[in-house]
Amino acid sequence: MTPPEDPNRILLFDTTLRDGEQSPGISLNTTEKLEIAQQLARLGVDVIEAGFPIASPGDFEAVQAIARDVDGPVICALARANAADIDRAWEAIRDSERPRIHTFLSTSDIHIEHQLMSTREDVKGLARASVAQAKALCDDVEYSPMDATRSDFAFTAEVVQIAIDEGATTINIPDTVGYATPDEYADFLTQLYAMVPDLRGVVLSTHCHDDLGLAVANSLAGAGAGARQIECAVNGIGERAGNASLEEVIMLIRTRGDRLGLHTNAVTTEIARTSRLVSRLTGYPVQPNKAIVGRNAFAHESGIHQDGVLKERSTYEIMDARSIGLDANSLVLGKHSGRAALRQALEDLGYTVDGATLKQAFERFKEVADRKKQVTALDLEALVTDELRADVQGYSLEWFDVEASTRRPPHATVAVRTPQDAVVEGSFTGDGPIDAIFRAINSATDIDARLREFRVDAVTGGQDALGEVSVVVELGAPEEAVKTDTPGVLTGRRVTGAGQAVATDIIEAAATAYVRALGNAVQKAQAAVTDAELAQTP
Ligand SMILES: CC(=O)SCCNC(=O)CCNC(=O)[C@H](O)C(C)(C)COP(=O)(O)OP(=O)(O)OC[C@H]1O[C@@H](n2cnc3c(N)ncnc32)[C@H](O)[C@@H]1OP(=O)(O)O
Ligand SMILES: CC(C)C(=O)C(=O)O
Ligand SMILES: [Mg+2]
Repeated sequence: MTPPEDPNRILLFDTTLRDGEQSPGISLNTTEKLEIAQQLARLGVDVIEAGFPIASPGDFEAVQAIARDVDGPVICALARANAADIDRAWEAIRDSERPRIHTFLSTSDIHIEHQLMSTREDVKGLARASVAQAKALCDDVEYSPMDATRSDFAFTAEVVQIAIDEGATTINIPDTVGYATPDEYADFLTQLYAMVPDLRGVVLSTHCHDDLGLAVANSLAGAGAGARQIECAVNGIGERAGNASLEEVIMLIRTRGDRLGLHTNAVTTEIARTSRLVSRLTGYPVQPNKAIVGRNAFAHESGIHQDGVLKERSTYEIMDARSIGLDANSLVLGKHSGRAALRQALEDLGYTVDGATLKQAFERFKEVADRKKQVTALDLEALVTDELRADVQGYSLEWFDVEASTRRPPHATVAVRTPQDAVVEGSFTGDGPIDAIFRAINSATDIDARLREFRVDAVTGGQDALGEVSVVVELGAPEEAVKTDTPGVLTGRRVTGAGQAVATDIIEAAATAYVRALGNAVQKAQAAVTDAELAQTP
């Protein structure tokens, strides 16, 4: 990609599906990644970093599906600076109309000595070879000197020059460990421009982590120094404390366009929906006071503020909630609504459903409408994303019985359908109804999963709100290999799986979420076994 013709345009590079997915406990399957990628395209991001194809067969498949199906943005795949990674990345994205290979290698001495156990000379050689290899495959190549902000400046400049000489079209300067301060980061970029004049012919990019809470501030400082691509992730998810938050970057540039003189091509009214979709599919909640997309971001609690807003909104509001897509849809459906209204409502939300999918969604909707007075747009969105998950899981909950009492220990019996289409049953007497049901699922499936995280949220307000449950389970033990009769569940290495579910009954949502988490963990364990077997093949 050449620098945008408009010198004030900031390119948005979204890494939710790559760096974002590196957050502990997040594991998205191909269908979920595709759904997020389609939504990112609707939001108008310029580049989607779809994944790290060498990391696993699942990651490869998801990147390939996105490259084939998502039109509009550049589709980018990550690769370490080695031939196998770059070939695999290219294989995954080659069918995209606008593919990009992103290759990286650390320039800091800390990384070179202690992680790569290499030398600066080797790093230069690998940078040269990897960009040359990527360029021979793909015209659009991004290069990142990882841990740049803790690197020797002159050495980083040398590496950047090499990458440009070999044909890199974007140079990204990662603040990998979130260590830089805004003035320091801006200085780094300014000096780089001075030392590597060829940088003016490519796009300079920021990739800032939030370890000290400065990711967005550093990205903005980078843009001030001339960077025209900002790497970020929805809801700020990512490695450790996360990446610069996409929605904050977009709304900062829009709201303070007067001062910054910059703009993006984002369709801001898609922000709220994108944030909810990512939160729901990753199981990562958005903190209530999170800028832009937290549920309190546009809420006024105190009397003086309410008084001001009632008189004139601008007294206490710098952004209009509608500009990020809140309250855009005041749709209310009830138990008397029909299929046509449901289809229209779903289309308004950006989901095209017909045939069997509409039938299924309609049945689910009627079940919920029978229990809830009104089904709002948020409820519908939660139900549709839930259906999406249901399609792709290997295990599913058939039924459960649970007895809860203050006089007897709670007892649960469950039936679970396995990927082999058998229905297996199990019972357990636990410490509480949820504990009993989770352990009954373990007993039914003969999988010794341990609960790592459990969270219940209400989708909307009110007594009859839909409950949304997120669960993370762990399989395997570090000290001993675990083997069960379930094909592939053999691992000496711990794997986690996340699952979410939505229902009016939170025990049902919890049981469904647990079964889904278990299914995801088993899939990951199977992939780990396959990888290990492949590695052992001579
Ligand atoms: C800052 C970032 O976000 S970088 C991206 C981080 N993302 C991820 O790591 C997620 C996906 N990763 C994975 O699935 C695995 O780490 C894999 C499949 C990529 C590699 O797995 P393994 O082969 O088992 O290696 P492992 O993860 O243990 O170690 C990483 C290896 O890559 C090397 N390495 C690290 N960065 C680079 C690089 N940019 N270029 C080349 N080699 C690199 C390390 O030195 C180490 O090599 P060694 O095994 O010879 O010591
Ligand atoms: C791969 C690189 C760009 C990265 O994620 C980082 O350095 O944080
Ligand atoms: Mg990163």
